[in-house]
Amino acid sequence: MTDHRRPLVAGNWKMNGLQAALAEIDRIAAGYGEALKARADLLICPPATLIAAAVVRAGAALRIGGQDCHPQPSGAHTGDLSADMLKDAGASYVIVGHSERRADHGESDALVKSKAEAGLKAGLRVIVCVGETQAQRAAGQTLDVVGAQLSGSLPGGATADNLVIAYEPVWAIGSGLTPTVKDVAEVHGFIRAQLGKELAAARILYGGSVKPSNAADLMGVANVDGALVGGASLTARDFLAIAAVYAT
Ligand SMILES: O=C(CO)COP(=O)(O)O
Repeated sequence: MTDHRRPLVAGNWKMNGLQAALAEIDRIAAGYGEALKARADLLICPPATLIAAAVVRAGAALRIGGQDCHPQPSGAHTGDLSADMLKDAGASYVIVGHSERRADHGESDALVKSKAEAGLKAGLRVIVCVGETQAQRAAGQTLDVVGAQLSGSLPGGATADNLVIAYEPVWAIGSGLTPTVKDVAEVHGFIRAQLGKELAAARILYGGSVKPSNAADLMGVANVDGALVGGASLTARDFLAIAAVYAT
């Protein structure tokens, strides 16, 4: 039986990375040693312009993914990319519903759900992001917000194998701030319960200012099955230092 909760350490490069950044893919692939391969999956989601080249450079073990996809497989949507195109370029995952897309592009839960369904249909694993803002946390609405995002954006057709949830508190992204381990445990436990029996073994990642210095504490929390890393995934050194939490 597949171990669906094999940890996943994923890097989201966001809008960072020119051709020269492919050297970091080489370094991550080279540093993804046997001990780590035995215990965890590694994924990098570079900008779309680098996906095809990154797939070639990544080799067999390191996975490459997209950061977004359009709900439709093709058509008159200038500037957009479909899940089929990501798959065609060699991607095996796609992130949907990142808070930066929800904020920058006004993405609703319904749109995120349709993107996630497109990803699954294309044969990609999908990482659905959820998380509260600082104001929502201060108002005691964290579980309500995360619960509503989950019920609104979970795709039909998901299994514990092809669905990954990323809990990313908006206020923790790029800020150097992180929730307490107690708060992470509360939200991850809540998400696990919300997923229900069929999806109970899906991986739930924590994201938001994950660094080599805090990775062991955050990854050690119950129901945390890995990380979605932004800034610290841009260098192989930091990304591998985070992933190394699982190598021992
Ligand atoms: O948004 C994130 C990953 O998707 C987290 O970003 P940082 O790790 O830079 O806080």
